[in-house]
Parts: sequence; C-alpha cells; structure tokens
Amino acid sequence: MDVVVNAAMSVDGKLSTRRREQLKISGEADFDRVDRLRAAADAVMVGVGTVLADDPHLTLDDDDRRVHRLRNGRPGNPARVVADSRARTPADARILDDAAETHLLVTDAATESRREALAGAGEHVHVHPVDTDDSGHVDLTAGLAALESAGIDRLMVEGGGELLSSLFRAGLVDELSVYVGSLVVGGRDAPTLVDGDGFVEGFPRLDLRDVERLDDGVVLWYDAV
Ligand SMILES: NC(=O)c1ccc[n+]([C@@H]2O[C@H](COP(=O)([O-])OP(=O)(O)OC[C@H]3O[C@@H](n4cnc5c(N)ncnc54)[C@H](O)[C@@H]3O)[C@@H](O)[C@H]2O)c1
Ligand SMILES: Nc1nc(=O)c(N)c(NC[C@H](O)[C@H](O)[C@H](O)COP(=O)(O)O)[nH]1
Repeated sequence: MDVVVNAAMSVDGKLSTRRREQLKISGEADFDRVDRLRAAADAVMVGVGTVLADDPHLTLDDDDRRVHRLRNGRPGNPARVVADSRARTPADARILDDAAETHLLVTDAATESRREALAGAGEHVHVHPVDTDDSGHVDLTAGLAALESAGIDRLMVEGGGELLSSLFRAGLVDELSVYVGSLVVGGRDAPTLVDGDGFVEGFPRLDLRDVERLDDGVVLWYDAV
C-alpha cells in the first residue's frame, strides 16, 4: 500500500492552536490541491482526535460533476478511515454519513456497545477490530493490512500529530506533502505535525522532491528514504 501524508502547518510547525480549534492555514489553492490528493486516493484517514476536534467530512465536495472529474471517472468519493482504538467517534459525526464508505480501526479497548453503535450507522460503515501496538493504540501495520483487504491500495493521511507520529515510528510513510502557511501559532501545547514522544535516534529521513509557492505559503514535497 502507498501511504501519502498531507497536512498544513504554521511556520512553527503547528497544526492547530492550543485550544485544538480548527485553524484555516491553507488558502483556496491549497484546499484545491488537497481535493486532488483526496481524489487520487482510495481512502482518506485521520485519527479520532481530529474527528473529535474538527468533525471533518473528508469528502471532495457536494458538486457531483466536480467529484466525477477529479476522480477520473471512478465512482463517488474516496473511502474514509478513522484510527479509533476505543471507538470514540460520536454517532452523529459527519464522517459516518453516507457520502462515502467509512472504515473504523478499533482495538479490544472498544466496548461491544460502542462498536455496535458505530456499525449501526449504516451498511457503508465498517468496523475492523485490530491488534494494539506497544502504546495500546491501533497497530497500524495490522490496520493497513485490514484496509488493503478492503481494496484500499493508496491511502492519504491528513493527521493529526499523534497519528502521524505512529505512522513515522512504524516506517509506514511513503510520501509527505506539507503546506507551510505564513503565520505563527506558537504554544507548547498546540498540536504539531508529529507529536507522540518524539525521536531521540533513528530519525525518519526524507528526500526533498519539490518546493512550490502557493497562496501566501509554500508546499514542500518529500519522499521517505
Ligand atoms: N492542519 C492540519 O493539516 C491538520 C490535520 C489534521 C488534524 N489537525 C489538528 O490536529 C488536532 C488533532 O490531532 P491529535 O494529534 O490530537 O489527534 P489525532 O487525529 O492524531 O488522533 C489521535 C488519536 O487517535 C487514536 N489512535 C488510534 N490508533 C493510533 C495510533 N496508532 N497512533 C496514534 N493515535 C492513534 C488515539 O485515540 C489517539 O488519541 C486537531 O486540533 C486538528 O485540528 C490539523
Ligand atoms: N490541508 C489543510 N489545511 C488546513 O488549513 C487545515 N486546517 C487542515 N485540516 C485538516 C483536518 O483533517 C480537517 O479536519 C479536514 O481538512 C476537514 O476536512 P473537511 O473539510 O471536513 O472535509 N488541512
């Protein structure tokens, strides 16, 4: 499977404010770029922290003709994926509506009643029980294998920083694009591109492939080494 990460951050590497409120870092041209990346993917993934903070929809938009064009004839929106160890996605989350298939990766820490509540959202919602990793979260290697079995070969991951940390730690990132907006957010408690415990050795290395000026910021394109 190809794993393509995309996020938008401030010049000081923050994904949002210390209040975790959604922050518009991208301009219109960058959101168009994000739509094209989503369209080229079989599925778009976030961590449940992002679902709880932003209530994202993760589809292209509601214009059927535009979706069709961006998807190059492939039907509908890409699927949506949530890494959701304890099945905390709220039953009324936008990500559970029927605009696309939704895959929830959960672990044994999710109660049966939470799993059933999510599966009850409709036939387009698929709950996958997977093993836990060393820190008790979804084992992403196992989770991605479950997604592959569901026909997902190209996965776009939008964050947040905890999920991206685990993906880098597991060596699962193939490509990274990051939009750097021209603003400073600051705050030691504001989410950054890669949170988790951080690395003290074995730092993931990246090859800078391209740099593009867009809106009033910059897009950096990297391949994993
Ligand atoms: N600017 C951007 O591009 C962008 C993109 C996404 C999110 N965000 C922001 O990031 C913040 C949310 O990020 P976050 O880091 O709190 O949450 P997150 O989205 O990374 O989700 C983390 C949660 O996912 C679950 N999880 C399951 N398996 C996991 C695993 N293997 N590794 C890590 N987590 C796993 C855990 O419950 C964990 O608490 C919000 O403020 C949101 O607005 C910004
Ligand atoms: N590329 C990008 N630029 C930003 O300025 C920003 N705040 C995000 N944030 C990503 C996060 O995952 C959001 O929750 C989804 O971008 C919301 O997606 P929807 O519009 O609901 O489909 N992403």
